[in-house]
Amino acid sequence: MKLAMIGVGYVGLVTGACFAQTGHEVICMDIDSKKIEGLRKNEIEIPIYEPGLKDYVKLNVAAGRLSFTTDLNQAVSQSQVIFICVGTPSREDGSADLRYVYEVARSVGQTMQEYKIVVDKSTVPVGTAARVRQLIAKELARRGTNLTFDVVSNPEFLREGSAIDDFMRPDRIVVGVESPEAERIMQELYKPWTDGKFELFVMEVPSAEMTKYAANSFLATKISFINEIANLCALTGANIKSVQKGMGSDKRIGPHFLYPGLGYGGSCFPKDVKALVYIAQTLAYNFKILEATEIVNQAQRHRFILEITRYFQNNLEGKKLALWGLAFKPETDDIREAPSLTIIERLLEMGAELSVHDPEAMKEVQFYFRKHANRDRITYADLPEAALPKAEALIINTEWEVYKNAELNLIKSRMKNPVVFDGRNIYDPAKMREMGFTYFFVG
Ligand SMILES: NC(=O)C1=CN([C@@H]2O[C@H](COP(=O)(O)OP(=O)(O)OC[C@H]3O[C@@H](n4cnc5c(N)ncnc54)[C@H](O)[C@@H]3O)[C@@H](O)[C@H]2O)C=CC1
Ligand SMILES: O=C(O)[C@H]1O[C@H](OP(=O)(O)OP(=O)(O)OC[C@H]2O[C@@H](n3ccc(=O)[nH]c3=O)[C@H](O)[C@@H]2O)[C@H](O)[C@@H](O)[C@@H]1O
Repeated sequence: MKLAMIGVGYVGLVTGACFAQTGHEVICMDIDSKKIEGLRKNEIEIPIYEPGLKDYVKLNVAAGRLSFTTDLNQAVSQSQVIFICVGTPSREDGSADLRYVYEVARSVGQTMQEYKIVVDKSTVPVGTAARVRQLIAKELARRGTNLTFDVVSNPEFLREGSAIDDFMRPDRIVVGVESPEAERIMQELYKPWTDGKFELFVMEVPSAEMTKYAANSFLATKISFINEIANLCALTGANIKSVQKGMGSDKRIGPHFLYPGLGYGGSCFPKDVKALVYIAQTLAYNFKILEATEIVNQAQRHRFILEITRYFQNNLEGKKLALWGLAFKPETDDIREAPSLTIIERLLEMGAELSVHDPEAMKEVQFYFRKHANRDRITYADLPEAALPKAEALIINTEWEVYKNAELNLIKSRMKNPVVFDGRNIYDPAKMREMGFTYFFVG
């Protein structure tokens, strides 16, 4: 089938490349001409770090199944199904900013010349598909045409860092439709998946829209819950790793998303939790659990900072600290809402000198702090061990494999003081203490 991805961010690019990989013909459109230029170069420039993505893009561009443009008209006219994949960031009040989605809807209404299926792939509140329908219809009426179209909700559940695998081998595919024709076309689109026994759930449009928020909010709540249990473990003397195992082996609970740490970050959980809380508020419904999820999430990184400052008796002036991990999670260069940023800001404010390392997100952090008054007190180490000399403590924010596998003796020998604040529980506390480390972890 012929498909258009409007918005070539994380979702547009990954889903576009994966649909092309299964034989569909995909055109990806973005208003960011620099991004599109990079993707059209001979030596393709992929705007995000995602394992396996470059190969998929290269292969499918070479096969003529994947192309890139800034021309919306071209993308719409060439495609039967148009995916809206633009961002839906948080506004000040927590609501989802839908202006990019609506802009695309209007443009589609202004350009389409025959029946189209317009799919909301972006994460959007219940009622957005209905609004998209209205906006397209209004543009068609203005043009004096009576073309027909369908609006479908097909939320995306991929995770950054394992996006290709998540998309190609999904736990489920959710599709909200309002006509048998739209259902038929969506079934055909996902045939390569349903033939491979992945399940496609067809439901009402509002239910599909709600499923996405419900899933992300539940996972975020699971993380806040285990963080609270970890904090209680620290107070009671229970061992969080044992508790995690004991809880997670109950099939009804499951072992996933039970890792305590610095709280969730990224471009999705924080914004989607806020958006669902906001939606509830507008309906005069007080979503107490979810409000607490967010409060606990913020508190978690501040607890960690407090532990560091308490250790240094509130005096960080001139203290040299090493920081490992800047991205909001491993296998990505994304630093949106990363706990590391809050931690760095606070430590700088208290006068510390930081030597930081991340396998992928250094450029992003350098850019983020480019105008910060204390940016000169951050140095960027090209290797994890290069951040350690003279450090009075090592702070771990992201659980990259390279840190998990680090030679502990080497860490100890390079640092001024063998003190580790581990925000992701990547080492064994007993072993660390046996080796002479002062070791703080979550739990
Ligand atoms: N990042 C992720 O892992 C996931 C994101 N989502 C959801 O998917 C949506 C997109 O997220 P990301 O890909 O991370 O966004 P992003 O912010 O990385 O990319 C959005 C892209 O849309 C482009 N754009 C904006 N207005 C446009 C317009 N009028 N026409 C064409 N292009 C336009 C921007 O230039 C940008 O390249 C969001 O709603 C997000 O919540 C869903 C699942 C996973
Ligand atoms: O809507 C989205 O955009 C996506 O949001 C999340 O994906 P993502 O944000 O890429 O990353 P996750 O792997 O879910 O991690 C999110 C945050 O939770 C944290 N986390 C995760 C798991 C855990 O046990 N503990 C924990 O603290 C991670 O460190 C990270 O900061 C969801 O997992 C995806 O299903 C969804 O499609």
